[in-house]
Amino acid sequence: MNEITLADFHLTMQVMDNIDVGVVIIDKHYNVMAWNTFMQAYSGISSDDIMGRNLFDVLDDLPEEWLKNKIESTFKLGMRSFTSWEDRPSIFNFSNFSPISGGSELMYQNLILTPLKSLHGDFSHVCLSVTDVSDIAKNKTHLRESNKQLTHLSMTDRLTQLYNRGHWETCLAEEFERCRQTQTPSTLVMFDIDHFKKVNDTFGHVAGDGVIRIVSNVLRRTKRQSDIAGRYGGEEFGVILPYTSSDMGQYFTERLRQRIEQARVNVDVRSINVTISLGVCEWYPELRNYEQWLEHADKALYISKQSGRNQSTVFEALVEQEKDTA
Ligand SMILES: Nc1nc2c(ncn2[C@@H]2O[C@H](COP(=O)(O)OP(=O)(O)OP(=O)(O)O)[C@@H](O)[C@H]2O)c(=O)[nH]1
Repeated sequence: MNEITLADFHLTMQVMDNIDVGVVIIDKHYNVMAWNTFMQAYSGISSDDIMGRNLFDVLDDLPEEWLKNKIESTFKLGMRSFTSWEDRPSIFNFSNFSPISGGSELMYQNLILTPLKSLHGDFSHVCLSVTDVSDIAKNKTHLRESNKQLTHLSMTDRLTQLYNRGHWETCLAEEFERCRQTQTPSTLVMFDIDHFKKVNDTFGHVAGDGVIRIVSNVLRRTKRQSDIAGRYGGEEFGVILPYTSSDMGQYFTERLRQRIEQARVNVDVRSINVTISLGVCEWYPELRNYEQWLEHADKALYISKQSGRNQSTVFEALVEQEKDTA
């Protein structure tokens, strides 16, 4: 019987030392009772130097409070528990050699805590199994990063880095719903560069693109962080001013109009300056949908163009005007 037990133990030890998982067994006082080859290789600590000693005394860079809590609850509940690299990238401060980067990098780890029973049937030890999941973690992180970039690209206009029309319209639809539900107005501003065709015809499309970029930069600098700006079409832009009345919105439109009028785009030795015409429409409860909101702002923009350009028109004022002339 003794011989069989010894043979079993011999086999078990061989398995433990050859699996690609770190195995640590500790007792209730955190004293190390097993420390396999994986742990020795990555920690640089031999089993002779750690066996029988308190785990936290030997490895002082462990997340002590957190890990002790985990171990305690494993003893208390008598159940296995698992922690993922996504909650805590690594527990043991190990590096692993990366064949891709050619250097050593942080080892991402999953950890399983298993309660172990003594011959008397009580939970006397806990086994920590450490799995190296660096490859999975790196792939997943890379995939997440790529998805983030793709999402950004799908929402962004390439020339101006403002929102593109599709995403900006989605924001407008959401803002419309928010106004409807809370009955608090926001203001929509549509604006368009004046005589832009002439800029293209005179200076060429590259210079025209430069003008669009400068206008976008001025817009970015002039709007508030919470305002939502997008490139609606070629040289037409839309800005949503949340929680803003059209009266307040006019401080923004006037500042924007003046700044764009003063901005210069240098093409060779010549400098181009452009103006913009704006249409403003504050949300009001009778609006049927966001498309109508857009239509009204566009209508106001059209009046600005008709009235000589380089100016703003507020849709409310337009309604009053129409009433007066009726
Ligand atoms: N360079 C450049 N030009 C563009 C772009 N998108 C649209 N355009 C040009 O913008 C011009 C718009 O011309 P129109 O719609 O006639 O308007 P406008 O000349 O600005 O005249 P008003 O709006 O009435 O003041 C056209 O010549 C388009 O080719 C772009 O991305 N880059």
